[in-house]
Amino acid sequence: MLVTGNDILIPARAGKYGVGSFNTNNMEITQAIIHTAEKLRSPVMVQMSEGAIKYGGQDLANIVKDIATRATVPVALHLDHGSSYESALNAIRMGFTSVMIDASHHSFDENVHETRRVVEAAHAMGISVEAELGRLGGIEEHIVVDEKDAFLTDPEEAVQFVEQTGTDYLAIAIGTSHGAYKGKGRPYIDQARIARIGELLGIPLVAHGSSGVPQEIVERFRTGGGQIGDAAGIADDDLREACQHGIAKVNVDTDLRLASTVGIREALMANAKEFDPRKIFGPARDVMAQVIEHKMRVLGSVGKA
Ligand SMILES: O=C(CO)COP(=O)(O)O
Ligand SMILES: O=C[C@H](O)COP(=O)(O)O
Ligand SMILES: [Zn+2]
Ligand SMILES: [Zn+2]
Repeated sequence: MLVTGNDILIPARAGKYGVGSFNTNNMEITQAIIHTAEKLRSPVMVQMSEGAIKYGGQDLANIVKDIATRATVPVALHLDHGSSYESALNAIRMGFTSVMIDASHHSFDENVHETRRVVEAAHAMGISVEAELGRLGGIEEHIVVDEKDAFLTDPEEAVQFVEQTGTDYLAIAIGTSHGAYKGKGRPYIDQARIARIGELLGIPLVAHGSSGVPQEIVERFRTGGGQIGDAAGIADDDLREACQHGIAKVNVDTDLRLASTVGIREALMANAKEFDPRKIFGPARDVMAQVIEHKMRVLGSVGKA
């Protein structure tokens, strides 16, 4: 069933588990996400960025909504990193049930102002809202406190921000970053900061940049002829711990990009004569489903639907 973000994330926060919010850009990705959620009886969020909307538009949104509506588990369709009021409202008009307004690169006051406008409009239509405070980016463990404070989310500021905006859930900067290169070895996550924010705020918290970049997938990518440097993602144990402290929505895109490319590369390498798209995109869908299943088990959302 198609539900709002709050319908999925409030129980997740209360139950101390995380729900994957996976980016989609086509039918196969959407099927891998929702069908894996059904197989595992897990709630799930499917998110489209502004880039995904530009690429797939209403066609793709309708595919997501249709599969979600027929699904036997709760699914939300979420706008990832909406950059303006207009963008958020456009997504709502397209049928999204959850929207992010990301004004985190503006001043605190400007972020509050922009977020509040979106919250007022979205709530009038029964749609839930994610906002962001802080700057996403990898940090080194030994970095001095002042430097961390410069861009990671300040707990007291987070409280003021939520009071002033009424946002339903909040993306916080805790050391994660987007993409396949999150730092050397095991990227540092500021668990104490998550715990402090989780104590002060009862709403669901959101972790962007949460791909695990599994080394097995990275190796298969290389074996299939792909080129990739020192790729590293968020360790499974770090995500498990973050969910204990209040993270309820866990954003994953990079892992699906890698997994789908691995499936395609392996299918083409295995049979150079192949040109049936189902024999190429089908394996991509299968590898994505495996990565999604692993993530849902790590987050603890299995069996919660
Ligand atoms: O945060 C994300 C989308 O908003 C995706 O993060 P990854 O790049 O770690 O998959
Ligand atoms: O946070 C960004 C997501 O990974 C989406 O990326 P995109 O804007 O290229 O679709
Ligand atoms: Zn942002
Ligand atoms: Zn993000």
